[in-house]
Amino acid sequence: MNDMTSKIFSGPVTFLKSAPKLEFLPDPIVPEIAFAGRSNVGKSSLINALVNRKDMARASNTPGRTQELNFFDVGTPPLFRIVDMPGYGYAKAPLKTVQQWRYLINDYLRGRAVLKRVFVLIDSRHGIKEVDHEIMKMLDTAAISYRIVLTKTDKIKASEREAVEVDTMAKLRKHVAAFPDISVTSAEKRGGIDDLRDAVLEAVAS
Ligand SMILES: Nc1nc2c(ncn2[C@@H]2O[C@H](COP(=O)(O)OP(=O)(O)OP(=O)(O)O)[C@@H](O)[C@H]2O)c(=O)[nH]1
Ligand SMILES: [Mg+2]
Repeated sequence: MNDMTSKIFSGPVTFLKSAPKLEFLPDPIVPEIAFAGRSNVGKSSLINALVNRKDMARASNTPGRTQELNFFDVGTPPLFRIVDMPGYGYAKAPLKTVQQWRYLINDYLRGRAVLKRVFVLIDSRHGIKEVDHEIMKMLDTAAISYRIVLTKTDKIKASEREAVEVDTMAKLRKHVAAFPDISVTSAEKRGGIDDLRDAVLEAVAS
């Protein structure tokens, strides 16, 4: 990580707004980087680690914590925005709610001209599941660039981590819009956060 990167991420980061529906999206005036993934995968926690704030994005043990699109401005005036998304594929929420989240997520992802890249988070204990595969296919079809990020690597052994890295790399080669590299992270232990910051800035500049 260079000086520029640390300067940007240790500078001002402010919550802009929550959008429960598409009509509440902020004006598309700066690049956006979205964090997507299954419910409870660690999206909000990783955003907090990224910007080095404890409770910037609301994280919780209860799956389905993030229910809206939350926008965070990085820099004043903002250089770019980070978007914390509701989780997809949370089976315990009412079906209607899950469908509403899915529409919101898909409509945002497909229709946002300023969206530079989606960071698709995958729990390193589980690897890519069917529901992840579905969203990856959707992103491929819509030609939206995305990067796979393994989360919670503090919860597995180094050997398991290597195995899931190899497996994930093999799977993403079949996806046209997937960035040909993955990020390996632990929000808890701050593992891979510096590299993730570089990856975010690389996406912003792309
Ligand atoms: N051990 C460990 N736990 C983590 C890590 N990241 C997140 N968690 C925990 O996983 C749970 C879910 O984290 P969140 O950040 O709320 O997950 P989310 O993807 O935003 O969840 P939703 O908003 O419900 O979709 C919380 O209890 C976190 O403390 C990590 O790197 N390591
Ligand atoms: Mg969340």
